[in-house]
Amino acid sequence: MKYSSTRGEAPVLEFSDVLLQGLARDGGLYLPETWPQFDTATIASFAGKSYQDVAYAVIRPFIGDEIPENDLKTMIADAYAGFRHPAVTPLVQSGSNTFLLELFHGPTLAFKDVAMQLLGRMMDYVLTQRGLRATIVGATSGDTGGAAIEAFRGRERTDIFILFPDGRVSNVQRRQMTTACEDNVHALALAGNFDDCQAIVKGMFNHFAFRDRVALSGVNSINWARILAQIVYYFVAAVALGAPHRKVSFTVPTGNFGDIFAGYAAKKMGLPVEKLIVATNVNDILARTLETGRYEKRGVTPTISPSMDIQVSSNFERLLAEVSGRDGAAVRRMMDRLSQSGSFGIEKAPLDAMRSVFGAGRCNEHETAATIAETWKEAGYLLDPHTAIGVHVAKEHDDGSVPMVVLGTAHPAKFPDAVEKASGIRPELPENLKDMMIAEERQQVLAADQGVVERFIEDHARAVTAGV
Ligand SMILES: Cc1ncc(COP(=O)(O)O)c(C=O)c1O
Ligand SMILES: N[C@@H](CCOP(=O)(O)O)C(=O)O
Repeated sequence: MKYSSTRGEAPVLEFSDVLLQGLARDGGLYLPETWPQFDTATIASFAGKSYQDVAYAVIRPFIGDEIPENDLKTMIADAYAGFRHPAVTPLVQSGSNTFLLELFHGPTLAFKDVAMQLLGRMMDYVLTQRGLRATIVGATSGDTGGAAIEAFRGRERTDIFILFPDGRVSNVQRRQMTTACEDNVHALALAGNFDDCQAIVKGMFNHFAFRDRVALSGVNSINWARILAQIVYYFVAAVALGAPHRKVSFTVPTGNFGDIFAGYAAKKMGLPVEKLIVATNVNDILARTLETGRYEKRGVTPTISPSMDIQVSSNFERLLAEVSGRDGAAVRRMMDRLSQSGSFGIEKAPLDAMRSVFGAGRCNEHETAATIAETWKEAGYLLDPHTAIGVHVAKEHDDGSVPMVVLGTAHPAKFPDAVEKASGIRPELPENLKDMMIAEERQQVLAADQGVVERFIEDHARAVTAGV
């Protein structure tokens, strides 16, 4: 499989290079040049298969023969061996027509683990094959950071630097990043918001001298392998509900648009997805864009769903490339307008194409808390604030015609204060994570300044000397 950039000016690459690259060198994001196609019989054959077997079938065509079958199967098996549920991503019925897809049974209690546990293994595999080291950077609004650190801690070939907005993540999220004691882990608390952190990460990728000197790699969903691993659970859930013989809709708590883009990829591969519903908190740039056709940045408002406090939504660029017929120049123009003036308009044809697949809705703070309280009272099920946003928005979009699956993106115990305030119930962390709440913390507080972050990384990354 070949991959090209959304902006059309970076080299076309194969999977392993895309895996190590992160952002494309023209500032764009890599996309597979074609979507593998699964016919009805193939999708039907997933029924009754294990998560791991479906994962292999879905992921294989994107990798081609770059990783031998047995090696890929072993990495998939290892990645999910530590999940606390045998189904990996179990589906729970929550109403006559609605289902919750629990994606939080991995080591850090967030959906990010599903991809990150595999990504860590794949990167290590490719780096070992090539005899290289890499410097991993990532920006987090809370969950990506913990999941990435868990996946890369102690790995010999990588140093990992995670940028997070100081004071804007939950205590559990912060401790998942700051209590890892391995020397290759660096949690960097920046005085800014998530968008500032993400802009610095992208800035470092666009600073080629620095990027090449430290062998920079990325673990945000700018990395195609993150999206790839997330496509799997759309197939697993839909097949459990009758696909390919029945259509299914998904509502996805959304920030950086990575998780829902994986659903779009599944649809492009042949999964009968009726609608993909974007669920946002009050930081609703995506909902506004679908309504008005104008992508317009506003300030970020801190909420009780901090992982979705995002205004510049990375993967939306991948969708723009899709609906623009992979016209790299058109995507570049829109992205240039965004960085120059903070907004851009989407033309009618691409906007109509988006609207034919995606719906959207938003949920404010009061509605989030009320949804947590109601769901606890009525069903005895404790939602985390992000999943609650999905449940609220799904109700507005569910017309009963096809099953509606809400993606359960985090465990409530990651946000105990918000959940307790809403429901009166304080969710407990799983036993093996309790020690983390009293462990010593280690973090570096830095200015939200690319130069400052780059200097810190140059001083601490072992890959600066290039190669092992
Ligand atoms: C708990 C939770 N829900 C939802 C999201 C939004 O996912 P995405 O950024 O892929 O849209 C995130 C962050 O990414 C998250 O951590
Ligand atoms: N919500 C995310 C933000 C980063 O998103 P990513 O999917 O691009 O890594 C987080 O929790 O960090």
